[in-house]
Amino acid sequence: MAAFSFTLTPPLSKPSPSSISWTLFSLSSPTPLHFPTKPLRKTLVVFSSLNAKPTILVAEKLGSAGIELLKTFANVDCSYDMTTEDLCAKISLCDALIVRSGTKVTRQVFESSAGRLKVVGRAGVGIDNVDLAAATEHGCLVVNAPTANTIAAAEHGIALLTAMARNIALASPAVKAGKWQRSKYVGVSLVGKTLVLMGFGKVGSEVARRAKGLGMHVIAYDPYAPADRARAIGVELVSLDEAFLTADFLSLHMPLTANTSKILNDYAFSKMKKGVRIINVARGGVIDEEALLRALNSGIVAQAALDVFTEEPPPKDNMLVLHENVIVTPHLGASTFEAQEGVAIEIAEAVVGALKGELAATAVNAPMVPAEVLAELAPFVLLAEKLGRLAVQLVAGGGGVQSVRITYASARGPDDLDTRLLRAMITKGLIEPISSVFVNLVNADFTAKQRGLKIAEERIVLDGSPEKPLEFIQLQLANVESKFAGALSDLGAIKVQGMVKEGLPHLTMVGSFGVDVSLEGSLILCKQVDQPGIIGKVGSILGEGNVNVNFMSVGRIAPQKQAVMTIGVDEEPDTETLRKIGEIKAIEEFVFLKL
Ligand SMILES: NC(=O)c1ccc[n+]([C@@H]2O[C@H](COP(=O)([O-])OP(=O)(O)OC[C@H]3O[C@@H](n4cnc5c(N)ncnc54)[C@H](O)[C@@H]3O)[C@@H](O)[C@H]2O)c1
Ligand SMILES: O=C(O)[C@H](O)COP(=O)(O)O
Repeated sequence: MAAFSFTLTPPLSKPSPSSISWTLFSLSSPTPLHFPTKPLRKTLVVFSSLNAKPTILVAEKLGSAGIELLKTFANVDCSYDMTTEDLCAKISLCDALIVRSGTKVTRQVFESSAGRLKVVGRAGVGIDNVDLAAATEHGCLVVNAPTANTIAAAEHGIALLTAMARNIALASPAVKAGKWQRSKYVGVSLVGKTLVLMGFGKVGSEVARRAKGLGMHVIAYDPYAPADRARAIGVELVSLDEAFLTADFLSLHMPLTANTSKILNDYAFSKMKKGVRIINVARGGVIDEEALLRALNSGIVAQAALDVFTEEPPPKDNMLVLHENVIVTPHLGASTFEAQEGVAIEIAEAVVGALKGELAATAVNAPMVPAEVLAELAPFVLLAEKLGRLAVQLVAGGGGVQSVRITYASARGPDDLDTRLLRAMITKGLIEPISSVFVNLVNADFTAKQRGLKIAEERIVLDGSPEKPLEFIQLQLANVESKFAGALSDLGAIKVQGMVKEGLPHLTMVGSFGVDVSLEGSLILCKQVDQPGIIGKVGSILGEGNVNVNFMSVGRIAPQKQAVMTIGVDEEPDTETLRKIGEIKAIEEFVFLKL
């Protein structure tokens, strides 16, 4: 992030619904708006506060190291065991919320936040308790802590596997109750047995390493896992049917998604060897619990060890929990002292970073843009937003824009340019001036879709230095009328084009006219018949109106023909000044645009 610093400044465009607003990737210029200037050190303003520190609500117990870290940046409200109503009542006072798996962050929570909640931090891996669609629609970033509890979960999986195989959980209370039943609790050996891992991600891989140390034959079903990672650990990736057919032990390590929901069902159990043993430290919902009960009762499944349940805590009369061949723990996979301290620090860093504006590496509902890409694209990010703002203000009528064609010209190959950030900023520029919606990287594509804005992107590969990510960006808005006919291309679309010069965004084309003006402050576009004296007249009128001109440029088709004059101004001219400009005879049309 070397090229960025983060500041707390007021939002650029409109007042926030709360005292704290999120203006993701709005760039502000810390220097006066005079041209020409030296390249600026750009400031990436993501979180801006008009007054106090942000407030972070911690809704479930978090390790103390994480709480301390949060306190260095924000007011921290630790309120545990809240009802949904309590949470909804509090959330409009909070900028970030941190939960574990016990809190359901529903659409109602996002709606109740009235736009203030900007980050949800899930202190753990599974985000199935967070309504991601609702978060995205509300422009709320969701981050998780995906690595710190991996080992704890894997160790718990192995603990359940061995405890189940040797009947530890049943034998221990029996001995304590005075029963010495050695023949009742004869177990099964692990060595040489086939362990199937359903899901071969972080936890699955760590379980594999440990199980191999116990002498087990380990195979995995995971259609998305890289084969070389599996090979490196000595694990064969197999088909779903083969996984079901060959397992002596089957351990679940996949997220709960539409595809994995009830993946262990009657069909799956019907394929398994009689006497198979099941371990679940993933999510309750990946097993059809009624089907498991039937499989236990029929003897297909000899034993099950469950840490997670469809409903948590499970009802007291849950037949699966009460089954004599089932051992259970209360979702303890991540619950070691070490893991909880690690998770707390991991999530605290992610939430604070997100509030400061850093693109969290663990963002769940936003594209991850690596820091080096972000640093390189920074001036183009600003250019993209300004071009969007400019283009939409050239549209006549209040109907907005239905389609935009974005052309990125670059000497780099088409696959070597990540445009998601630029697209988001163009969307922000196009939508924010005509709506009350705040657009950021999280909700840009969603907001565009919701408003029926179709975005087509194309790349032009130019000769030049691939060191520079982009030569120019061009926007074309088709099927709209323009309040400035000079901005229309030959095909009748509003066309604006810009590039970055010395680190600053410049407008270089309006319609068919080549211009050159720094995109700072505000802009007056005039179309006139090219003739001597016009620049002077307009300049004098602006001077009389106390408007400081920072730049002027004229682009003409040919001498004495039509020309477009672009004038960069620091102040907004009053109506009288604008009227006087309009009265200059040679000026055919003009428009004032706020950038
Ligand atoms: N019990 C606990 O306390 C505890 C602790 C940590 C993690 N977990 C859970 O364990 C699970 C795994 O966590 P992780 O950190 O290893 O996640 P991960 O994302 O690293 O790994 C998940 C793996 O599942 C695979 N997968 C996804 N869909 C699949 C499908 N349809 N079929 C087969 N494989 C599929 C993915 O390709 C990935 O490799 C998650 O559900 C997580 O919530 C539970
Ligand atoms: O997904 C996870 O990280 C685990 O299920 C842990 O959840 P917990 O933080 O509620 O223990």
